[in-house]
Amino acid sequence: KCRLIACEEAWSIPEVAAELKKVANSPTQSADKLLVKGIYDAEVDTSGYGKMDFLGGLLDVEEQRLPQMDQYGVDMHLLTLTAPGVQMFDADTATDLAALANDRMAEICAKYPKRFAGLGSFAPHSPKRAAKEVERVMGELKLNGLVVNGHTNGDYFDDYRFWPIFEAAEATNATIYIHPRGPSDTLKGPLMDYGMDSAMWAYGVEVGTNMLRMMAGGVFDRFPDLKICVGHMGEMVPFFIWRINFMNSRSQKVGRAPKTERSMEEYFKDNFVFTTSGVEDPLALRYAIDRMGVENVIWAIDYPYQPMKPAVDFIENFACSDEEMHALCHGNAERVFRIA
Ligand SMILES: COc1cc(C(=O)O)cc(C(=O)O)c1
Ligand SMILES: [Mn+2]
Repeated sequence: KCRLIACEEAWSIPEVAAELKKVANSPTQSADKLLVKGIYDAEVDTSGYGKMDFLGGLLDVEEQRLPQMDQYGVDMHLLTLTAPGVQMFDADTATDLAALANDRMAEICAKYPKRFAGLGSFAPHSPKRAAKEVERVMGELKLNGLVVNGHTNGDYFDDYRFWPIFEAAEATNATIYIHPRGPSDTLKGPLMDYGMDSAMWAYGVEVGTNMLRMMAGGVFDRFPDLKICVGHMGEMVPFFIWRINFMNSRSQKVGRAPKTERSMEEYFKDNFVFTTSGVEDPLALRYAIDRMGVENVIWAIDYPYQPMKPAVDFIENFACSDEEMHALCHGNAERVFRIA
């Protein structure tokens, strides 16, 4: 029996849920509003917003989550403050609520050190205070890394204003998990129909765009030791990496893209790891392992958005060697997120 550490497990606290409920009823045009209204303002008629009953599962640790982990043999959840985190709030409220959520998360991990680890949050729109929170998360709180959800007010991580956060993450050897959220106002265009604004499509486009902007924008030349984790089998990038590499190299040659010290493929292999969250497809997993190396692939459930049992069955039935199984199920997570 392999130790099972699930590494994109969503969670929240009542104070963040209450603030998101206010956002749900605010005039914001953010693409996240559909999801936020459906989850955090669910008791009112949300026709047209698609009521989705995830709130109970997000707030819960001991009533449903832990018993299900026991039932299905999941040793640990690596907890993350669920998207869009604190990023829809003003910078002061976001800074305060990130710190509160991090304190609560640290309490859970201290109470159940064999069952929960966690990624701390921060307010990217207050980069200097965010950098301080990174140091507190990795120092005093002894959490296992950081999580952030896609763009912040439409800005992506090739923007130098986020550098203090990357400096603090590099200095504390902390991996930053870039989790999806709805597409930014400039990206959302034709993505808002047919449910495409969600995890169906726009989430992958949103994170994939952020990743490519970081790689092609030279972020990993400036921060060579910065480690990023993404979910959902690498947000389509592993499948497309040959073409991304070829076309960016050509653009650099003809001056359409800035010169970088290394290639897109090298940055993706050296500076990224990714989880299987929400992609329970054995063929996609085999491709990802063979293409990117098993040391870069980490199992995850994406609870409560994905049910726990199917994700456990998926990985336990996956055809692979013992070494690969141990790497996928716990070895890589122990290394990347410093889990004992
Ligand atoms: C933050 O809300 C989420 C919703 C869903 C969904 O299944 O609708 C998926 C994810 C996710 O893929 O992480 C996140
Ligand atoms: Mn998720």
